[in-house]
Amino acid sequence: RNRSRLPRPPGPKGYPLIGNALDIPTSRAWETFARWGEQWGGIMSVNVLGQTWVILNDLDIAVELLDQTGSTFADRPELPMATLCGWDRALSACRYGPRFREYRKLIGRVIGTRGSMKQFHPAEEYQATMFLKRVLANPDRVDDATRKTAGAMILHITYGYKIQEEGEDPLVEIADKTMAEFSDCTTTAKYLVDLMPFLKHVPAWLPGAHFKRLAATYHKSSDHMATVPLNYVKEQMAQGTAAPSYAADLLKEKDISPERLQDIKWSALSFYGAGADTTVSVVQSYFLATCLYPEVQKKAQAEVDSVVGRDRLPGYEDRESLPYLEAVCKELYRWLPIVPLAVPHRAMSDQVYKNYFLPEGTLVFANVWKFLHDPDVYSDPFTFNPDRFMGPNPERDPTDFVFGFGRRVCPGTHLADASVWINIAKAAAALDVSKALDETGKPIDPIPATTEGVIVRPLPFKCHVRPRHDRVLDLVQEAIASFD
Ligand code: HEM
Repeated sequence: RNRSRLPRPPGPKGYPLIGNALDIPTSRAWETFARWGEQWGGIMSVNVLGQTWVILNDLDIAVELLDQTGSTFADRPELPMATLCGWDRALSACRYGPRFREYRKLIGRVIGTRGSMKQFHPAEEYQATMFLKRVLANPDRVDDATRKTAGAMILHITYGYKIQEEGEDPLVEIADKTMAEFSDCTTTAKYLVDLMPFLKHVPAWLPGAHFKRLAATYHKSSDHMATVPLNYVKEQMAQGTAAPSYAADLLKEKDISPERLQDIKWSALSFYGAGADTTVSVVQSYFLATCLYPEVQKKAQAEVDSVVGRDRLPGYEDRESLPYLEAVCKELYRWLPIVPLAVPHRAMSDQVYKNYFLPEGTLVFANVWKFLHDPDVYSDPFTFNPDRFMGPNPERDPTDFVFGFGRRVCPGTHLADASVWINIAKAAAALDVSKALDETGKPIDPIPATTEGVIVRPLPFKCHVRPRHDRVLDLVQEAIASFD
């Protein structure tokens, strides 16, 4: 009782009952939160319909509160509609507990280190080369090629599945539909049941219980999306033709219990939602950055030429010899952060931090966008400048925290790192990117801004892409042929 008399972290005054609900911005919340931070400090709070939201605008506090407190802040918010749709079985929405720990153990075992990712390098190399092929076949649709490649890469690594190039791939179709449903059922306050969780108990036939009927449909889709690719892996394994993959690796175990099978199935499904949408954003940011900062592209290309030459495309074996390219990747993570507020963590129990009371259920938002644009840490933070990570005194490495915090830190960090690097390396070697021209021949300046949401991507922009030299198309064809 004494603890609960302590104040909450400071923040703007709210209204009775609804608290600060009307103050929460519906767009670019991270910028508003950063401004609030200037007034209220590195740790502040607001009250949203009775729930405490803590906003962290100071990286050191985020590390102390989320990285160094074990499971205390490792829960996720309750999502009644998503739970009705079966999405609590996916890792990102899964509450902290035995199932969560099991998923993390399984994922950690297969893709938990840079070393363990090596078994997937051939798949990554193949998909990054296919990316070039897709871009070169349709240089006006870089966004389509990046999206297709990110999905293809995740399906390849998770299930050893190679998507079909012509027309719509049946698995990608299922995945895209299911992910759209996931986005729908996790949209904040779209469904009344999220504001009044007791509604989840009303029978589906009741007038007004449309959300229950919709949830039943979505539940079937999520089951389908989890089951279809896993069955594909099982069939491939039975025929002895399974490619290395996350699921195949785990299905090799003997005497798999039904519970373990569920864990494999749902941990695998978690890859698509969290993995396909994220890497695509970083790769799109590369095309945006190279349009706006041609000198960066030139420098990266000069480095690749000096190390790799023009008779082959770069591969992982070149990575250590390409420090500027490494800096470009770090700057991509920093410049347009793709998960600007990370994903909220929920306090498992009442806590006291720096003499502030944080009740059980508090949601903690780490303002990663602010950490990455802090002028005290990053000079001229809105400029794309990979050189900030070069030399004897580099600025802070964003990959230390863009993947989140504590027990919830992104389990796909090494997969993301491998995917982003190989795509950027091959793009730098093979493509010249420049601003698109309008009808009068004037270059169009793309705007370095992002969409809204938990995971964001650059706003659509046009760019001009062409092969860097006349051997590029042959190199791409030869590389693809070598995978067959
Ligand atoms: C550039 C790429 C990526 C970035 C920046 C990124 C970032 C993040 C962040 C910030 C979180 C939330 C961490 C937290 O709550 O503290 C997260 C969670 C997650 N990420 Fe990633 N991610 C990326 C790629 C991937 C990939 C390729 C996968 C595929 C396996 C993946 C799988 C996940 C999963 C399953 C979660 C939920 C973890 C949990 O709730 O315990 N991510 N990611």
